[in-house]
Amino acid sequence: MAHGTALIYDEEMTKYKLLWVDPACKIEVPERLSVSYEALVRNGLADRCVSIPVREATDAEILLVHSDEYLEAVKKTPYMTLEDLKEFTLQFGDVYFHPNIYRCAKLAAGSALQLVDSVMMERVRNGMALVRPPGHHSMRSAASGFCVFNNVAIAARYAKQKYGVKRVLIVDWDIHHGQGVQYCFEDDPRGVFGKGRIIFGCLKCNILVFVLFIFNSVLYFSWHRYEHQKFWPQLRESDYDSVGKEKGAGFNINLPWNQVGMENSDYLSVFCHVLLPVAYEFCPDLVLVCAGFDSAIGDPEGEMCATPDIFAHLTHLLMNLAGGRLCAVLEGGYNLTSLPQSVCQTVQTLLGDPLPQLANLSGPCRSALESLQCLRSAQKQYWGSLKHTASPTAANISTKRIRIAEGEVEEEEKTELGEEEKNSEEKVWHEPPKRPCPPIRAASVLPDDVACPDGCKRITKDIHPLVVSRLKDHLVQEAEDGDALATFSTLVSLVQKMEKNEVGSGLALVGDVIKAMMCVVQHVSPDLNRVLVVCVGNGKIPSHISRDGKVLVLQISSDASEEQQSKHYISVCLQKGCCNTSGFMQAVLGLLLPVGYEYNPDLVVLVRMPDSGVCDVVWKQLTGLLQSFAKGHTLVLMQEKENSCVGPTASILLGDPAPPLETLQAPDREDVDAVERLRRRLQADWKLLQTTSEYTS
Ligand SMILES: CC(O)(O)NCCCCNCCCN
Ligand SMILES: [Zn+2]
Repeated sequence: MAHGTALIYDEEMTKYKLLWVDPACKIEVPERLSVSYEALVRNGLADRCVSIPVREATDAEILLVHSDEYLEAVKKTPYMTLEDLKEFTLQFGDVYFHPNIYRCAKLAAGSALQLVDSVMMERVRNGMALVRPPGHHSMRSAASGFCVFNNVAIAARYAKQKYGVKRVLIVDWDIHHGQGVQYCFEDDPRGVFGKGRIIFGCLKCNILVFVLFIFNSVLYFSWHRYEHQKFWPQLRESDYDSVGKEKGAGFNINLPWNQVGMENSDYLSVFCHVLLPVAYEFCPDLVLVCAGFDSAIGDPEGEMCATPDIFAHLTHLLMNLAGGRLCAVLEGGYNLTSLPQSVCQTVQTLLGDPLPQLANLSGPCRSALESLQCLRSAQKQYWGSLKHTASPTAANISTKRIRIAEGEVEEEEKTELGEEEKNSEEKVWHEPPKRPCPPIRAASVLPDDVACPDGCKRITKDIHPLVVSRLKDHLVQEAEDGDALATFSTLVSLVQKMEKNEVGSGLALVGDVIKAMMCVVQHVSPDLNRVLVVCVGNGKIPSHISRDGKVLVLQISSDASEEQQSKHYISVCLQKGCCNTSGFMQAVLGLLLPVGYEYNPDLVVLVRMPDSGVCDVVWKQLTGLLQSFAKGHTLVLMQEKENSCVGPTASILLGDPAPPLETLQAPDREDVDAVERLRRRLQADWKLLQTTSEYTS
């Protein structure tokens, strides 16, 4: 298991700048890079990383993406006069050249390759490259949007060629559409068989099982400010209906933001309802991130309202893919306050620090829902997890681009205001909270004869008279059982240690997981506002514990709970319970994550019911994903005889990435229907469950 986070930066890449007047390019300044690196140093993050040196990309590596004539032309720029440079620049859009930009562009691309090498050779687990010039707009024979060479596209090709990586996921959270990446891979031959789509018609059960044999492919996901094609680069092919061509269909995913002001809720709902389900189904071997931070609040380009701490969560949600192999490469980001804050949030998560809680999330706004629904329906034929998406009726989808194209709506002027006209009200936001690592990362409460996993700290059982007396009131029959009492009171004191951040998370083997959970829930201190209880497997959970909203119970099992569902008592009944991986993951990504984010608990109790049937990798994925909540304060309760689960659970609580699931097959129809029905019913209470706009008031 690889450990460590690479950081690649060299001040040489600050040594070029705009040499003439050009309002479109003046925001791309050297300070973007220096303030980001200085913030990492100031916050003590740089020296926690493995410093990897930069190198220049070779011609051969650059030619993986770019044409020979383009490379030869760029090679001439170091020797050009100012006038020649201006002349040369005119053939491209929104980009500038400088005598030193060719060298910096080679270093930027080379940095991305150094990052891929470090991760693929397992010198580190993941990493970030702070580079200039950015890359995702540059095309085979053209510079564009401050970009000269397409750093991430070159890195993807390089990874496939040098390491035989079959499936690369590129996530582009920059606020601009990386059209250069889309062009590069949309007609990418998908390996020998292309994306072989073998359809087994199972006449007996009359269900077509789409089994995607996915070979050698690059899946590109990008969200971007679009405003119905009014925002730069104003391309028709940036819209949600560009899904990739022929064999590449389904491998290009565009989420257009048709309004500014998008918030954390909008970003998370796109991750939960589109990107993550597809990414798990795709099952990449490597994740590359076009890490642009102009999608953060305060940025003059994006004009969005998502706060820097959102990048801690976006990074974490991707870290459970590809066995944690994640390479983040800087793209845009022009606000010199939110950029460094966002970079620090990203690197801190790569280092495995606890995540910040995201406060007052609500649902996605109407415009985001429209984009979400259009995208899901455009992609549903390619992805099993989206197969049962409701198709947008004309009524509730006002894709204004179409109406403009059809002349229904008069052409509006370009939305992009000049720098001076930009709404002058300065955005303000809180500095992201500190994310201190607790002295004990993971603690365990185990029977004496069960070894405590490495890295875990065993909490010896002790009986707190105060706790015991209160326990006795509730658990009469245990009163006589000294051992149970000792266990329960030790669990309560463990949770108290979590509240004080002395302990990160805990795991326990107990005689009766439900009783243990009840005891913990009833004895958390009053200043723990909300407890999320996730129960995996069959078994009766007393519903009265969730009455006052202080506790939210979400159970995934195979027995339909006759219990009245309520806002705080959600039981997901899956055909095969926890055995069917894709059904289970569908419930986790499409239900548990959105509800958990909106509920925003201070403690998570994960209960593995006896004979849950959940398999190890899924259990580890779930445990990893639950670290998103409550600053990572998760208490895992398992039945005494399940000793074999202690090690795997502990490794996740200690920050190891969950191993990748296999490429997921489409979930069973019943399971998708069950999750969809439940989602529809609960979205009135939990707005983050919405995926269609007809429900918004
Ligand atoms: C890497 C990147 O995606 O951030 N490049 C953004 C290029 C923006 C071009 N238009 C600028 C107009 C100025 N108002
Ligand atoms: Zn950008």
